[in-house]
Amino acid sequence: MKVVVSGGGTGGHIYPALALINEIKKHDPNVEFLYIGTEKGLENNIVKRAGIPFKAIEITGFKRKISFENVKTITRFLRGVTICKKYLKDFKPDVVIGTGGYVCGPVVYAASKLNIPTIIHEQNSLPGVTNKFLSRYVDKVAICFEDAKKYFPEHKVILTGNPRASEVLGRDAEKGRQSLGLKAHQKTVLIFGGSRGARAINDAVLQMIPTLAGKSYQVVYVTGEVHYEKVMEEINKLSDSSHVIIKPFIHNMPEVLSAVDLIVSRAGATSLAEITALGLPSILIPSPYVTANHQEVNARSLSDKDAAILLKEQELNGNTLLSTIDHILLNQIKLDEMSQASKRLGIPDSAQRLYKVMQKISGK
Ligand SMILES: CC(=O)N[C@H]1[C@@H](OP(=O)(O)OP(=O)(O)OC[C@H]2O[C@@H](n3ccc(=O)[nH]c3=O)[C@H](O)[C@@H]2O)O[C@H](CO)[C@@H](O)[C@@H]1O
Repeated sequence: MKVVVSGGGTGGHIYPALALINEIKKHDPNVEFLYIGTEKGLENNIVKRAGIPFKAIEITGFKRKISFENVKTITRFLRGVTICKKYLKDFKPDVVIGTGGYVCGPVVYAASKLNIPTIIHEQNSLPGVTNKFLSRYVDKVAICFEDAKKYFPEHKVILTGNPRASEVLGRDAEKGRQSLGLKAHQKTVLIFGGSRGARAINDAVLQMIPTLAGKSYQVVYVTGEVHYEKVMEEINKLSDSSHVIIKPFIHNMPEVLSAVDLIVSRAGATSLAEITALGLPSILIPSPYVTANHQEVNARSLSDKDAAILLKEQELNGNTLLSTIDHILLNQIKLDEMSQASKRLGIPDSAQRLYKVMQKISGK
């Protein structure tokens, strides 16, 4: 069997695609894959690192307001469709799967025009523009939240959850600890700002670092690749930061997540799928800069059920962040309650569910 996968821009679209690829490989190690992404997106690094054959196309997203940029975007889209048709005719896939981001547009559209079975996977409860557009052409729309159903043709929709949820389960926590130099007998909080990092979270953490010295828990702080140098300049001005483990990006997130007790992060849907699969408590700071404020909707799906505490970016600073972390991490009952609430929201067999959909529509 041959499978084309496309999804990109940010980790939230890429890791579900890779998780599905890993699930397919478990069932059939002989499947051939081709990943179509962009050179500028994180996929260019993450997918190549995973050793999956990768081809790039050039594409940009539509602006919601009418603008000249959109004319250029349409031209790039049409050029992208022509290039993708060529890639698809050469590779001859049995099925094409898009996991979101602009790049999926021409890939999945071209596949549907060539009558190749197609699926899109929507991670969020409020779908992205590309997936809404593609839903008219594809065979199946796999979703992660019931709320997303109303935006798509009803007969195509199937609730699978996010395959990344399955991928983080059963991982070796000790390996995760060793990779970061963490102690086994101390509680750990992991702080990151989604796959690209977040300036507001970085600012709050920088304020908080001096007050973390002497705490009974360990702190792992991920700045995001693009922010790393700037953050380190600030860190170097502090008298001591040796009590915090600082990284630009974590490439072994499934193992690391298995080794931590509390998450502080944005509210990207893929991170939330991982957090709930593992039953981790979290402090969620939704990005206010995303379409239709969809991260706040994501975050509320956890905070409404007491699985997470929602901290709005306007309320975020070193003090509020520290007191919220202390409130959870220094209180075992609170930790246990949030952990159980989080676990109840997880869909641990998501990868298997999505794999079954793929098998069914490809007939393989
Ligand atoms: C700004 C923006 O548009 N963000 C969107 C993007 O977020 P973003 O790409 O930040 O996505 P998520 O937070 O959902 O997922 C991040 C992924 O990157 C991984 N990770 C993160 C940091 C790190 O150091 N190492 C690592 O491996 C996480 O484990 C996770 O698998 O896609 C999500 C899923 O469609 C959306 O809900 C978000 O709104």
